Amino acid sequence: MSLFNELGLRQEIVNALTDLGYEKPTPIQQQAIPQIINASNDLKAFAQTGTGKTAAFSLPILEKLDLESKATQAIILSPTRELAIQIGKNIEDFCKYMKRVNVVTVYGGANIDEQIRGLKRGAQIVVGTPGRTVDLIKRKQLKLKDIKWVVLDEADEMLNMGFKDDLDQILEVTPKEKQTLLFSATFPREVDAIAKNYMTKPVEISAGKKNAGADKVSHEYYLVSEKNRYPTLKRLADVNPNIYAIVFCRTRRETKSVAANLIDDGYNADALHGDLSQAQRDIVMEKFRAKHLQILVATDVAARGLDVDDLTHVINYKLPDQAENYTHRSGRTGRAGKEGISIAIITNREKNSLRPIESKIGKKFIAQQVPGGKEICEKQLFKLIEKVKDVEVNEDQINPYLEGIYAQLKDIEHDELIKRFVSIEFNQFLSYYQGAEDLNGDDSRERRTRSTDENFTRFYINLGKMDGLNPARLIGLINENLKKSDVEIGQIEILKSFSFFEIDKAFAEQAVEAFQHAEFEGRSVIVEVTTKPKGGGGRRSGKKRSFGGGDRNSGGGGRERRSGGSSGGGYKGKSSSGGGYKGGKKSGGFSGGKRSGKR
Ligand SMILES: Nc1ncnc2c1ncn2[C@@H]1O[C@H](COP(=O)(O)OP(=O)(O)OP(=O)(O)O)[C@@H](O)[C@H]1O
Repeated sequence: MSLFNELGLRQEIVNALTDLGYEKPTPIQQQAIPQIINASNDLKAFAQTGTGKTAAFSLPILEKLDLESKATQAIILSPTRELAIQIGKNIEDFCKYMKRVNVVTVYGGANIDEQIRGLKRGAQIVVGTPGRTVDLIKRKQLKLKDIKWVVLDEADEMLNMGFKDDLDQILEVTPKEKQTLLFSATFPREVDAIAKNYMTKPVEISAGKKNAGADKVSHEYYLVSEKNRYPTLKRLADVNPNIYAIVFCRTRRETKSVAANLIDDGYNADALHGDLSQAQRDIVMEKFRAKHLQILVATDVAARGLDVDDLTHVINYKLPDQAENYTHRSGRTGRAGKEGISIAIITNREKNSLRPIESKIGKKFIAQQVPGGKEICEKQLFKLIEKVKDVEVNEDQINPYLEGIYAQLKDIEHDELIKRFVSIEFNQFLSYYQGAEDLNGDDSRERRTRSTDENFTRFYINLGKMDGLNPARLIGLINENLKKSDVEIGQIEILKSFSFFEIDKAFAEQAVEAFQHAEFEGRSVIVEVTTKPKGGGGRRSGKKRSFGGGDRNSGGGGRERRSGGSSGGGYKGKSSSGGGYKGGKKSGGFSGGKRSGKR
């Protein structure tokens, strides 16, 4: 008898788990599964990233599902399409030996009719993003009157993305008698608020330390100057020829630009962010999961909760505003007990952001040195040798040429021959990194006086730490009031009694308008355009600008609010097949392509 049987799961489920290689329940599964099976209390469950929370809530639901009924009994809400799809697939895997279970996943940006057809067939379990779920409820295609379980996965992120109204609408049409399950890896204040709002006397369980990162992830940082941030990223990719990583950026704009640069520079990279259509996002994810892409450059929202096997690195191109998000980012690696490395590329100015993260994850960042040319060339050389050792020789294809080839090479000694073959690929690397400068350390004095990024308008807001404002709540406030899905948020500076934030200047006028009657926890909010430069702290300059000014910028972008929303636009840069040779499907690493730009 398996340990999963002992938790009260039927044999069909246990068999499916065995197929998936799940031998024993993880700690959160051990606690949550019997709790959900045996009691009807609401549940708040915390466990580190990558410890199997999806199975922890899905398995007991599958166990208790009324298979005689076709009514929707469980609704699982998640912030992004990718995550909803992943959860839906996981549940299908778990119930593959159970008859009469239908799981339907609903999310924006995809054909609604197909989803409606799925619902009509009778879906006992629906996994959805909030926007599309509301849409289907309004169309009377999704009926939640028989709901027994509501699962809020990554609930804090749903609120941060401005889904509060949608969540309210969804929960309103569910029966009073139901079990609400909230699963999270972090414990920001928002999660507490959700529990208060949506749950009745929840039982709380936690496995491991709240907010803690995955156990087997090591955390490293590279201190460099701003101008060396991107070259550092390239060196990290070059020194790890088998890299399979997610690079996190803070904005869509940055995500697009880093991905475009990597592609131009010959790496197997692409971008994942909310400006892409659903189809584009699917293609990128498919290529990444199949390891045809080695580097996925993503925003926090797009990559929240993604479970990709065997990532070697998570790279924080810029650290997130909120320490909690770092936990979610680094948790993409080191999953299911495996090891992983989470890297932060930081400047002097960002060094202070490490401490709050360290206290959240309960671990120290280790300072690392950006590798020099010699180290990179050595790694690449041995990667090349490995490739030579592993290459499959297609005898039939090559045989007809061999005689001629041998004839041409007959005067070259064996040792010399090896050197020459290796050099064909390696020379490019050697010459690229010859005399490459040391990128370590940030001695730039560019900080503090830098003026605001010309694409953003900077605002003063009369709320600060004292009012309970933090970056996530500020972003939520902006999204809530702007009621706009495509607004890019730049730098945020939360001070004691007031704060500053930047948003895409194309939306400056709307923002001023939108905040005129805004409130925050019963306080009226004052938002004004300010010309004060970044990083100074102190009082605002007082120089008010007449609203409505500023250049129009059609750039769009910004923080994803809605998983189903923005389908247009998107990254249309060169396809990942452009720029240099990228080796075979699973080859990994730099494979002799061009290297351009700063080394
Ligand atoms: N009991 C188990 N034994 C082996 N592998 C497991 C077990 N439970 C889950 N896994 C695997 O562990 C990985 C992480 O699981 P899952 O995605 O549910 O994590 P999570 O806790 O939801 O993470 P996050 O907080 O990052 O969203 C998945 O690949 C899953 O298949």
